[in-house]
Amino acid sequence: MTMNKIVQTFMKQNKKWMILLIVVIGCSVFTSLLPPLVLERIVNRLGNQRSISFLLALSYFLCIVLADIFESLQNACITIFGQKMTHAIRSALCQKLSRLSPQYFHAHKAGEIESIFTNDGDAIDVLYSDGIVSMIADCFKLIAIFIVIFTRSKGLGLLLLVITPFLYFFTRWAQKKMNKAQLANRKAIARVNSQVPETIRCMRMIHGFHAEKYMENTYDKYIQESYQAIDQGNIIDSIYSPVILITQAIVTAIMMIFAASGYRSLFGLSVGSAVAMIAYVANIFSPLENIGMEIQNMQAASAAIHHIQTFLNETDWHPEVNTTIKNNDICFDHVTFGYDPEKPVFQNLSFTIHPGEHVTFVGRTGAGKSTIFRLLTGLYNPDAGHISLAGYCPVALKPEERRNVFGLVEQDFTSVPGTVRDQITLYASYKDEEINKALLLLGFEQTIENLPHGLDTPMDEDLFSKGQLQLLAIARAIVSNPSILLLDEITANLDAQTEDRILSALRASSKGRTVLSISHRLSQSIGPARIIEIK
Ligand SMILES: Nc1ncnc2c1ncn2[C@@H]1O[C@H](COP(=O)(O)OP(=O)(O)OP(=O)(O)O)[C@@H](O)[C@H]1O
Repeated sequence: MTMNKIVQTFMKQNKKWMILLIVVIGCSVFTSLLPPLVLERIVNRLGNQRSISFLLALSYFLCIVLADIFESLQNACITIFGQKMTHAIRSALCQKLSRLSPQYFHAHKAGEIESIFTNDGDAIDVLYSDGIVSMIADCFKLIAIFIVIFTRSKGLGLLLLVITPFLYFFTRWAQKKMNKAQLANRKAIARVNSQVPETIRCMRMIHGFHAEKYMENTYDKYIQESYQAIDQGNIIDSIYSPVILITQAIVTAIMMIFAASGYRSLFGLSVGSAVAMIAYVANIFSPLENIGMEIQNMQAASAAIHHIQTFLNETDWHPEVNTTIKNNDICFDHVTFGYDPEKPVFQNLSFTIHPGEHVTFVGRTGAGKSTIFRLLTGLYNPDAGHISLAGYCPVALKPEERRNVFGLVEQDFTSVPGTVRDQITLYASYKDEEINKALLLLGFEQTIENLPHGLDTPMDEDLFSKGQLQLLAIARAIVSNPSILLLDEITANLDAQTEDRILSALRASSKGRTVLSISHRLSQSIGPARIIEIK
């Protein structure tokens, strides 16, 4: 899938929207030309000592209202179009994300991937809402104004043709300077923003080591940088507007002087036309300024397009379903695997675990114990050999099957947004009886009942001790009543007393299940277990 393909598919699926957008832009360009033309008629009539009808005055008013309505409609349509397009691109990115291999997530930092969805996604939104489409609309507006000016006064048209490029480059110069200042300001603000939570987090240490002055100076520096950047922006702003207004006045003056000095073939205008031309000249500056911004947005989006395209070009993960073992054993059959295939973590590893067995993997750090769990849970495919998890090929396990087959408890508890119940169910619809059964088995039901709203208490890690968080993790693993429990050094971060409590809770919840645990210390074992040493 390429960006072009996504855009083409979007356009095909949103034909009506595209037509509406074109019609609204056309109407907006057309109606923006009307008020000066009606004004021209009114002034000409007044100049010729003729009265103006109420209808003519009303039509001037209506033209202004109509032009504003269509301009608002155009902006709304462009914004919605941009958001719809961004939605289509973000959806394609999400679909791609779900097709990527686990290796991709190891090779790329979380922030890097996140930035494709957030920053690059936003740049695409700006590209379509404040870039391409708006630029087309502004170009049409500019061309239409030029055509009307040329029909009324060739001289003024030529004059504007000569000065427009200068105005454009001046506008671009001012915009670049403004942007540079804004960027510097944003950077300084971002530094302050990231410093605030850090300061709060380290407040005790700052006071403890009397580092207040240092922190104050750091804030001072960033705020000063922000202030200087804003100042630079203000200077450019204060130059830009007067230059544009003066240019407008000079153009009007030149037009008047030439018209009055007898260059009638080029500048000859009725009074009404002169008034209309002044209005049109004023209208040229706004689309010109917009086009500069829009070009800038498009340039900024080109890097985002490149990032998104690179992401979309990543190879999809099609894990090979390669198990031939159909019994309920957990089986590693001559498995070779390495995160980098050139550097295998283990080679030809074989073992069989029968249903109901308790096995502890031991071995030196880095031997590959956690890697075995990653292979068993289907996060990776072996480079060679076969893996069977109670008759299933782990990588082929369907999402809805996973929790029924195995429950995984890791060293640290990872909370999810929501209530305490959500920590256990992970948003799946387990009944209260199932949740309570798991809690009862762990002797954890009283703690949960004592919470302000029981299971429906909003989750806050401060509600629980480290050991209690691990009990929550075990409840999460066993609520689906899986036949296999995978325990990855679950008591590694706990003191001896808490460890005992967790181990006894585990003993209760392991009955009737196959339990595979990873342990550095045999004392962490939940009971008599077969030891498999990974070398
Ligand atoms: N995502 C990864 N990408 C690349 N290499 C990795 C990755 N995860 C682990 N490794 C490497 O694979 C080897 C095995 O790691 P693993 O975590 O399985 O060992 P372990 O036996 O569980 O170690 P420990 O007892 O310290 O937790 C190590 O050399 C480790 O550096």
